[in-house]
Amino acid sequence: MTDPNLESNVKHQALFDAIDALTETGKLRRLAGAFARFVATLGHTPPPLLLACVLLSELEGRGHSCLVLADLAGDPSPQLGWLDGEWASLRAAAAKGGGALPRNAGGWRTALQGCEQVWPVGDLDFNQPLVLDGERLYLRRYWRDESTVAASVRSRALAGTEGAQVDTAIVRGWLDKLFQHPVREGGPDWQKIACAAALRARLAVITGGPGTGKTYTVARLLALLFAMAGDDAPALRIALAAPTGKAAARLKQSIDTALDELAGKLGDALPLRELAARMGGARTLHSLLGARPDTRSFAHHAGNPLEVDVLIVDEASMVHLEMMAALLAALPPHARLILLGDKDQLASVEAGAVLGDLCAQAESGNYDAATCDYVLAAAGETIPPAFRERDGGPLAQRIVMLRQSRRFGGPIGKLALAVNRGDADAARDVLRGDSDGRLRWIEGARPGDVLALAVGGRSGAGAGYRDYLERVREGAGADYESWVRDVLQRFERFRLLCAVRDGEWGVAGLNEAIEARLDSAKLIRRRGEWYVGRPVMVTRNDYGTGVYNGDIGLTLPDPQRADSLRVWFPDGDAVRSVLATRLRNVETAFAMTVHKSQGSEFLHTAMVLPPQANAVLARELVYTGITRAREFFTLVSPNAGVFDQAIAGRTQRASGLREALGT
Ligand SMILES: Nc1ncnc2c1ncn2[C@@H]1O[C@H](COP(=O)(O)OP(=O)(O)OP(=O)(O)O)[C@@H](O)[C@H]1O
Repeated sequence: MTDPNLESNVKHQALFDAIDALTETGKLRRLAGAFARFVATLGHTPPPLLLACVLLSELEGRGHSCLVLADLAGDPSPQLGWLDGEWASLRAAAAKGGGALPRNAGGWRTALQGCEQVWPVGDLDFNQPLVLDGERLYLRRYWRDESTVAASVRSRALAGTEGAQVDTAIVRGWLDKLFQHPVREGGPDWQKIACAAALRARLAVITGGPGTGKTYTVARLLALLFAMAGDDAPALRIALAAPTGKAAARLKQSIDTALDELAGKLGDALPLRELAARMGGARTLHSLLGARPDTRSFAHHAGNPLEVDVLIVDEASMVHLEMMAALLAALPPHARLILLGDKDQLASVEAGAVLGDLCAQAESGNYDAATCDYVLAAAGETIPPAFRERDGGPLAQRIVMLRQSRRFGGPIGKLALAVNRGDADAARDVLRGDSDGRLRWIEGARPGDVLALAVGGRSGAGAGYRDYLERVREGAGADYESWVRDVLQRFERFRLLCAVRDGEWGVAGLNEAIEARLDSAKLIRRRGEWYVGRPVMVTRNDYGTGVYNGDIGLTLPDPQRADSLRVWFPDGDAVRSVLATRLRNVETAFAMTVHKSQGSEFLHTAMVLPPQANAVLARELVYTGITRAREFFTLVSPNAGVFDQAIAGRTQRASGLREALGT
């Protein structure tokens, strides 16, 4: 008898060879081929299924939560950055093993739904690893997560929608007290509307660009919730969280400042300081949910829910699908979830684009008549006709976009807006036309330009890394900790962001080149991996040392032992340190990716584009890079055309959430 596995291996040889060839050239990740081989061990595997598995796995590695079958029928090359017939070579190899491939999405569905490794939703479920839902193919895990998020968002958006449950006259009284600043550019006060809308359901999404007042608004929403809770206010359990430690610390700091200012204004009307003091700190989502080392599961889940009544999550654009599913599952049904974030920023590194999917219609509002009436009664605000829609759907009623930036009015704000609109002409005009030095574009840059910028900064925008390194060289003096704080603060003033990881213009090449330049300028003395002044970014959560993916620290001499080095991390207003040699998963962080910079802002941000356009280089990435700059932004591009190409492209992540939520 012939071994069926052997037989199918022979049949698949051409396809596996083509997969291996693309893996060797870096066009496919290794896991894509390994996954296809694994699926082939589970039963009869026609070549179309193998091809679909390779593409599904590759797309998952690039942040997509599913594979849209139309992409199999068409050409997925643009989203993969493939230019040289890679897709055609895979198709040809698959066809060799089993005849013609389906021509359209329907044909692909028919081909896949008969496979024993695939569960077509609605059929008998045998826990197959792949799930076919309509015209989308999923890894089961992502399908489950997406279903959890969709079901939970729908029920939260619907829960407590009755305007009658809220005494609008009382709400109006409080909102008038809480929002006394006039609106700047006409139009309704969206901040006030956001607070009113958030009272009505178990879910509220407040989105907006940098400085549009998300934190300002949520501080007022907290005050409103306390006020509406009356005597029960002290018992209200409020939790603050964010995807990274840095973002959590920033959230806590901004909320504390906003609440403190508000408490002064409200006086005896509400004991806001006392109530706020009960809130506790902000935590990372990992820590809030009770992450366990080396597992994907959390201590909190549907069977052991979080003990909260209100959960505020900042930087929600960074929350990936799996984390959002875990969070929603662990949140008790009665609790309110308030998501804050900028829908236009890059999505999470991991698969999913949950905030983007939730906010797909946020620009147009789509408020129904009931919402408009409620907002008028509770906030005294009239929603303009352009934002009304008779059948806006329940989720649209829970989402408010803040539209005026208080911090980003200048050239950086103008540039960010032009990029967001995809208007390359306007963006170029802003970049070239800025006369007060906030913006600078180094066009046709050579590597030496980046190094000069990294070491010395640019005139009017502060010294680059030289500044903190000179402070390091001065030494600690009597007060070691305040020296560490000062060094860390100086380091935070400038950052070099890269669009890509590899190559001369990527993170790896630039870190190496900057180190060499700083060494020759005698600002650092490289001695092996660890040296005084080395900035590092943590690349994996490490529960033993208490450092988490994305944390950034600086290597400084150990005050206790002259021959050893410690890495110092900011920790709210304080600092903490870990022995350098105990940190296993770190990389040098003079240059970092735009992705990893999310949730941070620097006085001067310089963004380096590569010489050629590629699949990751898209509008969201450029926008995210620009909005990391507080005061000064420098764009470095060896090839000016790449900027235009980047703005023209959008990263649309495949997911079924929009359809499931009707957004
Ligand atoms: N309605 C308002 N009236 C007066 N000042 C405001 C108003 N809204 C926001 N601000 C101020 O504008 C600044 C930016 O607001 P805030 O930090 O809340 O924005 P954000 O959207 O949370 O920003 P980020 O994206 O950086 O998190 C703050 O100094 C805040 O006090």
